[in-house]
Amino acid sequence: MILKAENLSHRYSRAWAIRDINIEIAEHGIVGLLGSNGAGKSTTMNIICGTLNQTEGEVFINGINKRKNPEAVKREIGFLPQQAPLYTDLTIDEFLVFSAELRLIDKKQIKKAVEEVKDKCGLSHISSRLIKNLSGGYRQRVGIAQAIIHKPKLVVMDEPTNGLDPNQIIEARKLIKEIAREHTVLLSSHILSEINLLCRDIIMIESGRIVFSDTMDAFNNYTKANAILVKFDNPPSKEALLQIPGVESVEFLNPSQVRIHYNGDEEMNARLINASAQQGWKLREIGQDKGLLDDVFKQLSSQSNH
Ligand SMILES: Nc1ncnc2c1ncn2[C@@H]1O[C@H](COP(=O)(O)OP(=O)(O)OP(=O)(O)O)[C@@H](O)[C@H]1O
Repeated sequence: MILKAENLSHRYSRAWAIRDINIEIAEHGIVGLLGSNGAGKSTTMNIICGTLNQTEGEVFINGINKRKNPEAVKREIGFLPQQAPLYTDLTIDEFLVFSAELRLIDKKQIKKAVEEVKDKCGLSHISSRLIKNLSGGYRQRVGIAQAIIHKPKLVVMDEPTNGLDPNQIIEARKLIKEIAREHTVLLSSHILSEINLLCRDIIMIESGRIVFSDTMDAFNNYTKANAILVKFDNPPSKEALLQIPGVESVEFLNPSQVRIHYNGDEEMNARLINASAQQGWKLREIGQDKGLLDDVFKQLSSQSNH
């Protein structure tokens, strides 16, 4: 177990920001921490990485208790906070040497570690540039480089693609996937599709509590909207649709568009297409109704208030 967080709670002055957070992460792959703004993602990550001390609970990294042995734990962790901690008046080379020294990498190994990490993060060709002259995407790469320079087991990234433009996001995702081949990655986002694209497991946090924690596949099954949106040029009656096996209810959104709730049967689309062809309903559009995902979110989020 690379990370184990037990009953973590944190209070800033009076209000509890997180409550009873339990997380277990086995080695390798990318785990996503999903939650809306203020849900408690940064607080959780700052505690895991040792930049904030929890009010209650324990964190173990690779079996080592953070409270009892913070230095040993920090050796196993790389952290990219929401605001990358960059000295912008330094060049990339200078900054990475400085980061390596902070991480107590052996003096003789520093040059090699810097070259390796620059190569991994696609920074070698611009290494003598001042950080302040870099684009957002390259700054983020430098942020990632400082997080992995000491080859930690766990790399924690707080909203790593936030604020990047679409091309930079694609590049950053590629780099994160590469990094996950050698390190376990925990990253946060408030965007579900981001987590869906990158992560093997998902932990959803709302109002400081975990409301869902499982594989991405399990999450997608859970949130699968068992409804289909269909458009007909020659729409059938409600009764005719209800006769199709598996259809549970039928909602006409307008005279030609229907939302069909069904029992989750995978053959449902095929059955609708066949019925339409046989009975001349002239099916024009058919697709899964994703609008219901919002309802699932509300349902998951409201659990955190109980
Ligand atoms: N230094 C602080 N002092 C007091 N309250 C804080 C502090 N930092 C965060 N909070 C509160 O704790 C709660 C959790 O905040 P946190 O930053 O962990 O959430 P988040 O999920 O990371 O959100 P965001 O994506 O907006 O950063 C929020 O209600 C926030 O207002």
